[in-house]
Amino acid sequence: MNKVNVAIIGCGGIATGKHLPSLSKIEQVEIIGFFDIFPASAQKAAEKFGAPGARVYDDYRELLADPTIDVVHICTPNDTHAEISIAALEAGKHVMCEKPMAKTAADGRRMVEAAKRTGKKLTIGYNNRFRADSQHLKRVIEDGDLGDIYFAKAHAVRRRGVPTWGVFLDEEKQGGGPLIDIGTHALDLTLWLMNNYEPKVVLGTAYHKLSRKENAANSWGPWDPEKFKVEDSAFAMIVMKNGATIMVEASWALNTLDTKEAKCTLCGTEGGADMQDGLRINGEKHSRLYVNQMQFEAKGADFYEGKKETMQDKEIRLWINAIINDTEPVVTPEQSCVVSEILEAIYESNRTGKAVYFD
Ligand SMILES: OC[C@H]1O[C@](O)(CO)[C@@H](O)[C@@H]1O
Repeated sequence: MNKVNVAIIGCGGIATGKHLPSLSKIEQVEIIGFFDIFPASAQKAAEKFGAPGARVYDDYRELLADPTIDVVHICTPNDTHAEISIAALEAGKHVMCEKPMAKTAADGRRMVEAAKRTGKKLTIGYNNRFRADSQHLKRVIEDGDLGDIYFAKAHAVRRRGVPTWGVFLDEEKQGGGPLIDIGTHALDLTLWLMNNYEPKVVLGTAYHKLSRKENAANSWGPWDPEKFKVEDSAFAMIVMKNGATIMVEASWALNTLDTKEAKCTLCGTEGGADMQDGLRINGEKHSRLYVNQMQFEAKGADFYEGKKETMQDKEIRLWINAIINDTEPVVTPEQSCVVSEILEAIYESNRTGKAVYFD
């Protein structure tokens, strides 16, 4: 396959801000199909990004029935990810679905099963793995420089960054707040860097504290406390089967200055790493403690920065390559499903007040 026909289901911000611009840069890709529950959004996206003759569909099932479409990108609210992804796989399409994989772990498992059964590729939009610092750190870890990683933190902390547009505050559609929205990125990054997908026990808490505030200061405008149905912050401790501990911190609103998003801290037997002020790798060599601090943005530097590929462009390019070359995508459905299993366990632990044990 050297020409790939792509269609988009859900033409909101993540489609027009990430998927469509990145797909447009790939020579082998033609964007030929568009669907949104708001037809005007699909029409607008088709006019801007569509190949000549691109179609706007009235129904996503009609789009899936089009045999000329090879790949479908799904950018809809969380509660529709499983239904649309499974239908697309069953229609013979390769699927990239936005994060999180699904609203529930059971839906995630059904998506994994559908990908296996149909033999089609399924990936999830965990774009932070494709950031320059993440990619570098992954190689450092694969070289063994951190040794055995036994303590980690997954950071997704905003001080006042509540997404007040779209359906982010809707529990029914999204399945949760900052934990499932941005905690999911930080946790995916942490598990991938640790290459550890076997949780043993999860203890979690979630809060509805600042969400109650009227006229709150917020980067995206004040929220309506009546409509803020999801948690404003959530925290967890995960113990993995090999004994490693992971702490998760996720907030859209929290009274802290220590904000970090889609980042992690890793501590291993040979060295450690954190994504603070660039990437900092620390360790001990020749009986001395060292810190190696790297910047991946040469901002303001007085030299040519080189041709820069954004993490989103890299993510989408490698995904299309995996289809063309018939190789496994970087983000696998099995890995993404473990993220969803853990997120669900954190919410469940918060509800019951008990730790959740995995088999
Ligand atoms: O919080 C709203 C949204 O903002 C992002 O971080 C993108 O910048 C997404 O991952 C998230 O869904």
